[in-house]
Amino acid sequence: MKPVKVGLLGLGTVGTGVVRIVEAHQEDLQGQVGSPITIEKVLVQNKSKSRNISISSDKLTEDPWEVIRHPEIDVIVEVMGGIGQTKEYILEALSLGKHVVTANKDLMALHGPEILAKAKEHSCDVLYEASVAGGIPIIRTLVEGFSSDRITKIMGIVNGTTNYILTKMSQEGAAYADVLKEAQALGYAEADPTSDVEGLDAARKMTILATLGFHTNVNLEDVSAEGISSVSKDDILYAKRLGYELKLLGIAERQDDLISISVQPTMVKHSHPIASVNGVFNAVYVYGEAVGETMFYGAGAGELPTATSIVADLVAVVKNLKLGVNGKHSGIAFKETRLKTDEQISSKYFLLLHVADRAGVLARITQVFADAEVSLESVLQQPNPTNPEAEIIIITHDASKAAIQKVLGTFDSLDVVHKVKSVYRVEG
Ligand SMILES: NC(=O)C1=CN([C@@H]2O[C@H](COP(=O)(O)OP(=O)(O)OC[C@H]3O[C@@H](n4cnc5c(N)ncnc54)[C@H](OP(=O)(O)O)[C@@H]3O)[C@@H](O)[C@H]2O)C=CC1
Ligand SMILES: N[C@@H](CC=O)C(=O)O
Repeated sequence: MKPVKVGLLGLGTVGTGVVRIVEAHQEDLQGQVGSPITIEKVLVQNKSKSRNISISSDKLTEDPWEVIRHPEIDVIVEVMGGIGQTKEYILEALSLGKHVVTANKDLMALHGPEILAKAKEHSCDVLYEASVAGGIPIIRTLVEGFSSDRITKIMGIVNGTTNYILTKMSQEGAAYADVLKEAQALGYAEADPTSDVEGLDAARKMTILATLGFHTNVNLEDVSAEGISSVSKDDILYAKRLGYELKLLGIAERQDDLISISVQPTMVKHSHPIASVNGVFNAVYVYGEAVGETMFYGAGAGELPTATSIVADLVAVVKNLKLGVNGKHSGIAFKETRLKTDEQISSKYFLLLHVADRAGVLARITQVFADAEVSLESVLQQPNPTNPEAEIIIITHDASKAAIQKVLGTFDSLDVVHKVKSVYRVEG
């Protein structure tokens, strides 16, 4: 049995997990695919760095071409991250007929169509299960499990770092900056964690999920993204008091052939299963017209969960090799994206306002909503504990994004509204 030889680009958090799983599960892997799987060469930035895995130093190289152009390597596993140079390596590997497995959502969200086209041209597989939601097999689920259905909503906690931060802030009152450092130390965060906390990582993942779920060619620019860096402990406490959890949600919706995709901190009703997804865990809720509600849950980041998805992709590549069916990508989009306008995007909203504490203020504020044709579900007024003013908390019924923007525009020039403290989308 000729071994299937793998070239690994990167031996950080995920790369280390891949080596561990390939070694620890070798017998089971071999049993499934009929050949041993061996890691032949590993690209790192710095060969002399101390590592928490023992690997023969002959296998390590700082020269990418020694891995990519290695004549005996069949599959390249890319877990180094980055976009420009990494894309060059992957395209070169494909043009040499090597299959590619990657965890790189940045690359797949930005250059997925080009990479998949190159793969098809050379009858190669490019599999990227680990790029979304770590250990949850959500890509395979969308592409294969739901191929018979028409998906109309994909909603998920798809970033482990931010869910870890929000959970610690909510459950332990921890400070944002401290928890971010913890998430970095645990290997959850990106090399530059700005992409986690500003919602870009989640936006990239939603680009991939919406492309696969709706079969449309979604671009990263089609996703409106807002992160958690301005979420305060107060916001989290208010959410809790009103029966909600504050979560960074990616939401992709389709109505007829119009879609909307966004990432934003969202108030999720406690009764919704996604509200109880905590720590580094991710969950993806998928609604299909035939199947109804489904939800997939698991670790969204970290060494072994992410490596599980990578090695599962490796197994898929080797099975395809045996069957001679590599390069048959069923996840390629075949429809153009038609985005909803702000008038067509609709949800409930939470608003926290600091207002003047005097007679008639509430009436003036509710009139602003009435003028924008936004109907209100609940209104709560109370003294502001820190200022001689009042706080008004409003939850709307479903309203268009455009109508809420109109309300906020009017508040800018309304003397009784001192500050719009927070505005969040509400789900559940
Ligand atoms: N961490 C996670 O939980 C998850 C990560 N991902 C994705 O997986 C990929 C890897 O993430 P992660 O393992 O956390 O990253 P790390 O930063 O832990 O590891 C990166 C590895 O790649 C090597 N490397 C980086 N740049 C270069 C370069 N230019 N040339 C040679 N080697 C290079 C580094 O070498 P050296 O060791 O010498 O520094 C290191 O071994 C990223 O795309 C990330 O987005 C996806 C899902 C979850
Ligand atoms: N930084 C990412 C890692 C996995 O994709 C996250 O926190 O989810």
